Amino acid sequence: MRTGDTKDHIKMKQVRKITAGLRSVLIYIFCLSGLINILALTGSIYMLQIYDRALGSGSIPTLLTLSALAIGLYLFQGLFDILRSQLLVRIGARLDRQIAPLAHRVVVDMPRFGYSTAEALERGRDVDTVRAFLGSQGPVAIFDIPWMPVFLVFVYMLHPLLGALTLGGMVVLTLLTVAAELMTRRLTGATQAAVIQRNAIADSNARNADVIKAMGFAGRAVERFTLANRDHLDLHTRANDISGTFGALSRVLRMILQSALLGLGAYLTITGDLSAGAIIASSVASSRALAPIDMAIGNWKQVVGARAAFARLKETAVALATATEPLSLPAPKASLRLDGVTVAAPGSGRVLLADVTMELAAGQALGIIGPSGSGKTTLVKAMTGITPVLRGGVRLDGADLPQWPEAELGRYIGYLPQDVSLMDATIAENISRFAAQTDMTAIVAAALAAGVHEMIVKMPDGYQTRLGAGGILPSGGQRQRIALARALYGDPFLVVLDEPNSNLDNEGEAALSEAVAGVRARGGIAVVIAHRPTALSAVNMIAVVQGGRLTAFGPKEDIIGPKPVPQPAADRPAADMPKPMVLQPAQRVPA
Ligand SMILES: Nc1ncnc2c1ncn2[C@@H]1O[C@H](COP(=O)(O)OP(=O)(O)OP(=O)(O)O)[C@@H](O)[C@H]1O
Repeated sequence: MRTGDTKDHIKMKQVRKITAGLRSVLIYIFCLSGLINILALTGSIYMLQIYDRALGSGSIPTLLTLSALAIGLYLFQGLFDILRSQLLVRIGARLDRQIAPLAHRVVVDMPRFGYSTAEALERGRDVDTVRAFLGSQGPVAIFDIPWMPVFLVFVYMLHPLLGALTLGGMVVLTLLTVAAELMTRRLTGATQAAVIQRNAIADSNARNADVIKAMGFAGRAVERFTLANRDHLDLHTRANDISGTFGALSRVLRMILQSALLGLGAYLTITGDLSAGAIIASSVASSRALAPIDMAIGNWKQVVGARAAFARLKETAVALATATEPLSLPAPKASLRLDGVTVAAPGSGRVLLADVTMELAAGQALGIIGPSGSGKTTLVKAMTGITPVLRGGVRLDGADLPQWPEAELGRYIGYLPQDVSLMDATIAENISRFAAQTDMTAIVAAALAAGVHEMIVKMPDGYQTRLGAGGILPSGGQRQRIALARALYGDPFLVVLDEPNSNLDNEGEAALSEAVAGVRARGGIAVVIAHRPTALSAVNMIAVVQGGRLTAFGPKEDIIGPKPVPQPAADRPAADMPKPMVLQPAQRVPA
């Protein structure tokens, strides 16, 4: 408990670093707002002086002096106003610069924890929301609100009754702001959930464009989107209705108050308690006093949105901050060990993989077999640190994966996922994983190891060929082989391949076997999930996963019998190979 407290404390301190220096700028803006608000009294004082001094004495020079003074003060007010808005825009940009990379990290990480892509992308948009708000009129109103008493005191000094009326108006408008806050707060969460739902459907429709076209259900897909969009629009309309209604109410109240002040001023003038100049002065000052509340109500939806977005971003920053930065460790070269690894589904908490223990030494290659949905991919995702383990640990040379700095660990792991997807970038960038310095020798070595070099050099721009929209769309097999080169780039110690031959031709499969043999020969460890026996030709160890458990683990000959006679093209599933799971008691993994 104490350790947890300390960790949270350290994390909070790290997050505070993001907003460090911001406090002094905000205090500066607050003071600047005070100056702007005091200068905003110019209009009222000018009116007072014109009526009571210039008109009274009929002196043109007094009028001119007063006017010149007023113009000078207005110019200063304008200057400070420009300064304030520029500072706010720059604070927005600074926050964006500091938080956007963190938020994008979360966007990248969230899907691993069971969130949809749309949900993850929404988190990225939070940064835009905060930045856009800081550049709008919302924060100006918020900085002006604390200075409203300046105008109130001014009006009160003109006449206590006028001051009381202005104060009454302020109270009513503040109550309106509170009501707007209470009514929009409930809607904000629901509106965000509806946006995520709608965007998730749009994202899924776009990703399945081919299937939708081929089987002609574009109409139904659009209908599904329209329904989700309708929900979102309904909530949006309700939120806009509330802010629109409160905005109009506050404007009407302000007009009524303005007229009431003029009326009261006229009455007080008739009774001889107020000068004519004071009527205009009080009207101008009270209108300026109420303007920030009016503006805040008008922008309340954005205020609520920006506040919620900032809270989420802070949460994000705390979640990502690491209490202790892992220290650099020597490159692994001896073993991969799994100690009682248990993995649960991120959303439901259902156990997907239970208590897996195994060890592989440098120079070994493991083939993982088992029926569909048995947990093979889950196992390799735990091995590579993609999926966090619920219990147990994955160790490279004895060190648990979280002990490694992430970028460093990434250099020792090569991973080819089941659903290969390449980035919209050049082939060289894809293979080198966007390395800061292009090491063409390493890129070509990885391509050669994956047997894809010849295919790449035949492409229009060779290694500089751009993939993705606007470039080349590689075939399934080409994608798989480029992704294999990416996994082999930099000779990582652990190379994990999830069904690497699902799209490969004979030549590709031969290259794959050679690549696995190459990893073993240079003292690395290879792990291959396979449905087809050809992918297992270069492995020497076999693990059988069934129902989320490791049911067998040992040398290949012991698990799947003697080396199978090479078979012609029609491969049979590895799980169905001769004497597949007839295990000797010694080979069974203890429960
Ligand atoms: N993120 C997740 N959330 C919930 N369930 C999951 C998640 N990932 C995997 N599963 C479930 O865990 C089980 C094992 O999935 P896994 O992908 O590991 O199977 P597999 O053995 O690799 O299957 P295949 O051979 O078909 O690729 C499946 O029932 C799957 O639905």
